[in-house]
Amino acid sequence: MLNKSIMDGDNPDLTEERMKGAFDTDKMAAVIYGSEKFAIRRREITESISRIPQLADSKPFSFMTREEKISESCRKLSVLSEHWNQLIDTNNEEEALHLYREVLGLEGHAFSLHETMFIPSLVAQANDEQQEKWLGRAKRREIIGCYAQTEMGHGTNLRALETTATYYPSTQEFILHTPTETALKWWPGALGKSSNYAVVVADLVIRDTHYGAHPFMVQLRDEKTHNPLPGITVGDIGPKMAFNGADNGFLGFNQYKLPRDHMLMRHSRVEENGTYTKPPHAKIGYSSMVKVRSRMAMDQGLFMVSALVIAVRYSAVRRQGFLDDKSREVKVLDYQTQQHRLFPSIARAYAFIFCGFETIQLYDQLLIDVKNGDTSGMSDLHALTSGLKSVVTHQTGEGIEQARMACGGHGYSMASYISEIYGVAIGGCTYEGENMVMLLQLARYLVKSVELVKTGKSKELGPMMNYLAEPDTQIDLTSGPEAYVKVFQHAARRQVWKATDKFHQLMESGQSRDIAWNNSAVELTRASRLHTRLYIMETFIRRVSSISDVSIKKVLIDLVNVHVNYEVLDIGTYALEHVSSTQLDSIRSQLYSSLDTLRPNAVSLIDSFQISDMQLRSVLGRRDGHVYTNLFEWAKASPLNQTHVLPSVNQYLKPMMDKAKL
Ligand SMILES: CCCCCCCCCCCCCCCCCCCCCCC/C=C/C(=O)SCCNC(=O)CCNC(=O)[C@H](O)C(C)(C)COP(=O)(O)OP(=O)(O)OC[C@H]1O[C@@H](n2cnc3c(N)ncnc32)[C@H](O)[C@@H]1OP(=O)(O)O
Ligand SMILES: Cc1cc2nc3c(=O)[nH]c(=O)nc-3n(C[C@H](O)[C@H](O)[C@H](O)COP(=O)(O)OP(=O)(O)OC[C@H]3O[C@@H](n4cnc5c(N)ncnc54)[C@H](O)[C@@H]3O)c2cc1C
Repeated sequence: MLNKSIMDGDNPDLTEERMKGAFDTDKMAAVIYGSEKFAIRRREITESISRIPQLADSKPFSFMTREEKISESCRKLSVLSEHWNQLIDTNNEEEALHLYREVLGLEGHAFSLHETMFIPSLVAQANDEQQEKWLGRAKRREIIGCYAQTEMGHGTNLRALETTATYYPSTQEFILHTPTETALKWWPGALGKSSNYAVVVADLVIRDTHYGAHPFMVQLRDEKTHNPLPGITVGDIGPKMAFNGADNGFLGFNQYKLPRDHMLMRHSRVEENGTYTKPPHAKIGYSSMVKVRSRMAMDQGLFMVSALVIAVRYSAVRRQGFLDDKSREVKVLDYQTQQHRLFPSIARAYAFIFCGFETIQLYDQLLIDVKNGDTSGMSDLHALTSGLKSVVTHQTGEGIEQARMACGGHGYSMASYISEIYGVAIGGCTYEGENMVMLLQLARYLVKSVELVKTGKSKELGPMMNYLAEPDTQIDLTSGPEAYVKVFQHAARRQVWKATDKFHQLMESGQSRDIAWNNSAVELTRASRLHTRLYIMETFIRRVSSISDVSIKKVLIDLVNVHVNYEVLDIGTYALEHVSSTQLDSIRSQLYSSLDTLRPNAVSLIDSFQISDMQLRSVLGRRDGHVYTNLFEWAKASPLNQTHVLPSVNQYLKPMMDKAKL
């Protein structure tokens, strides 16, 4: 039995699929999660959680109001606080994230920003004394923090943030102030009701000189009463498209006094007399954003996987229509269109997760380098993660939406939970930098790279940029996945050069740099996408090549084949400049046959992520596959079904109908 999750009593259609799997799902989990040790730890943590009944949902999440969701997550956090040390190694970030995902799901909670940005900001931006003062308290959860940067009027353009932190040497204090309505902090997660501290990003002003965005540690609420401190206006911004378990908030300051040592001073300093020391790199204060962006390929990959777990399991259980055998309807997973809808997304999810491992490690290394005074890797990682967050969030949104439609009508029901996954994941297109804006950040780097090549300085090209200097070559598509990488290299190189040339020509024609940039922007974003998709493909192939287990490698090669064929067809208009239409036809045939090859392993490939029912929160996607029974039970639990006649019927509908009868 290769798929360890086969259980007596599961839907036989799913069991049949699990029996077909040609590899061990535990071994695949070890590849997905980076090591056998961590894959085992994940299972142990999930198992331990199931032994603490208070950590179970008190009722189906889809039937909760926003207030109930917030209260439920706080209740679970308080239960968790009694069990941290027995459940996880609290110094292990990945174990902690797994625990959070399992118990609290994806709709946000009071600690969402505490772990993801507040603590990382203290780690990267606070000096040793400040860390001594706050980091331990934050890690022990004596205080709850968030990251308050975005304002009502500005999120993207950080240089235009209006909140000021003005330093007065006479009192050795900053005065934090919100000068206009548009300067209100707006959006920060867990700010509205939960956090009592925040890392606030404000424009540093000393003697009328504006030094731009800097981070400050700010107490917002009284630690005893949790009431806002005088001079602070704080609250919740209201319901959102999703993520409603989180209290994204607003925040205003009225001449709020802050001691000098509350500016985070690892990299830039303000002395008692007001002397300012600038940081070793102008953008070092942006590190918390780079941290989250470097995680987004992994996190978005997991969002997409959740939707795919639901859609693939459901598709193996749902029977509708006939193929050859007219005596029994087929599993909808046997339709080519269904496979084409789902399998390329499975491939992307694996690819994103492999990229995510790489970028998380790159960030961790950068953090060490910067602490040792070496900021040289910052631009490379900023460019890489800017492109990656944009491409993965967009493609994840597409993949989840396809997964929803693949579940037909039941996909539209909250019983599938896919709409919630979509709503949360799609927020990633906006947060941590709006996608177009971040693609244009990568484009700056790409344009500079072409300029290096043009001026004979190819040796100075950053990592992964050498292909920009290489000539086009003949592509032999029979030579395996590497040939597809070549197609992407050709297409990306051509587009990057084309966009750069356009930008240069517009400037030569007399347009200012900014106007020429804006008039080239669509082409530039296309260049960034192609470059990023090339990186994703290369990373995927590299990772799969490094695997030694034969059965795991075989199925992952099948997945790579789906990926490379699908991706090249997806960029057909660019690819056509390098491959003939006859070659594209052959790629199409190969894609269809690779879908067919992958079919028997589809359920095992998504089971391998070992996402528990508790985390999935989907009635449709449960591991047992008893879709119809589960769906009916769930509908019966609807608050509307707890009484035969609703008060609104007696109050409005009945009198209306009675009147009509007269
Ligand atoms: C018990 C258990 C305990 C255990 C604890 C462990 C717990 C686990 C911890 C987990 C940790 C992490 C987990 C993460 C998981 C994620 C889950 C998701 C959670 C969801 C929550 C959502 C949160 C959302 C938060 C936010 O959105 S915060 C706000 C984000 N805002 C933005 O991103 C704003 C975007 N704008 C910008 O970044 C900038 O304005 C800009 C880059 C667009 C432009 O900046 P600027 O104008 O200053 O610069 P220029 O364009 O002029 O460029 C000048 C040059 O500078 C370079 N540049 C810019 N930025 C950077 C950078 N960051 N680094 C390096 N270089 C940079 C440009 O490239 C230019 O260079 P050039 O001149 O050479 O071209
Ligand atoms: C779920 C969620 C959670 C969030 N959590 C936090 C948080 O914890 N802390 C925090 O501080 N913030 C948070 N934010 C805010 C978020 O970071 C910003 O909304 C985001 O950075 C986008 O900025 P914006 O809203 O100003 O968009 P805008 O910049 O106003 O974008 C609007 C449009 O203008 C375009 N545009 C803007 N500038 C340019 C340009 N230079 N070139 C081309 N096009 C441009 C964009 O592409 C977009 O199409 C969160 C947001 C969401 C949705």
